[in-house]
Amino acid sequence: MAFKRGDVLQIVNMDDDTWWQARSARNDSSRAGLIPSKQLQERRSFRLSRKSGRTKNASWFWRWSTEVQGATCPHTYREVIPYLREAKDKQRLITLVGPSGVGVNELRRRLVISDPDRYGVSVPYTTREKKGQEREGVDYHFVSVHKFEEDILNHRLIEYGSYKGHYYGTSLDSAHRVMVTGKMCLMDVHPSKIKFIDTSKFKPYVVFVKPPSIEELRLTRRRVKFLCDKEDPNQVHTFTEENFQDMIDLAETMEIQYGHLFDKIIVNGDVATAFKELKEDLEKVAEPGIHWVPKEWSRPTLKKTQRSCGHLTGLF
Ligand SMILES: Nc1ncnc2c1ncn2[C@@H]1O[C@H](COP(=O)(O)OP(=O)(O)OP(=O)(O)O)[C@@H](O)[C@H]1O
Repeated sequence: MAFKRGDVLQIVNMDDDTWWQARSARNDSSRAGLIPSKQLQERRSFRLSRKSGRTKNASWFWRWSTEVQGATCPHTYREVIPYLREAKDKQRLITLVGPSGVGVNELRRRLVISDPDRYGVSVPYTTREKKGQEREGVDYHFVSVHKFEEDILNHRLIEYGSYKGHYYGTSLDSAHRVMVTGKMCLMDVHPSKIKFIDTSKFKPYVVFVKPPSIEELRLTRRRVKFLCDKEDPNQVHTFTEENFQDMIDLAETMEIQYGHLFDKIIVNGDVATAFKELKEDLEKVAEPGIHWVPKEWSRPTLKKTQRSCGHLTGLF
């Protein structure tokens, strides 16, 4: 059966090691078809021949989580469960990832400007001095070296580093602070850090911002200037051919390594089109209703869903 990234499949039979029987979880009346088993996908992609230890004949929901056509991508599934998001529930943590320069900040900025009541950003921490117009809690949380190092030791920082003798970092607290206001927190991290927020508390919705083809990069970024040093507004450059190629190569590597964690891919060619697509997608994520989330996230959530979605009970 044909399917694509993000589709939720109900696995109805896993007897065969290479082909499973599945049907669309969104359409109760759909007929079952064959899909490559996880093992087959892994063999195809990694030339491995691991056998699954999973009980056969069980009924599972899986989500196809990398691009079907991407010849270099390892094709994997992630086991998912339905989570019923109610209107009173906190919004999910919107995690934007992508290679440097692809436009993550630009899209994030546009979202906040377009609807400041809905979108907020996690404010980074730094140990450097406050400059001119900067405001505590808006541009940065300005903290002492002692406090920053304490946060490192207490695993409160998802990502941190030092630059020109000062620490900079993103903390779980600052994401949480935005989330309790009822806003969608937009956070920008390296995909290797998703594992630190991949929990039922944050319920990350991961958007991968992908560069378009090199031809489209040349067209759309021809006159674009970008800051190479975010701490120095004088360090402005234009994109080079090498920057474009690096962006494409890095995006490819990210997709291979972390593609199974991405909920949505936005190709940032024309910025207005990418922004519109992202905004429409996030509006759906914000709405109450069923979201398919990784099984590992929470058992209690599953119970809540089972109570409200009778037609889904009994499948687990
Ligand atoms: N689709 C687009 N078309 C033209 N210019 C764009 C597009 N997307 C972003 N830009 C511009 O490209 C530059 C780099 O974008 P941005 O700062 O958002 O990158 P980034 O992904 O956040 O990179 P970094 O992680 O290094 O900060 C900015 O000047 C931005 O306005």
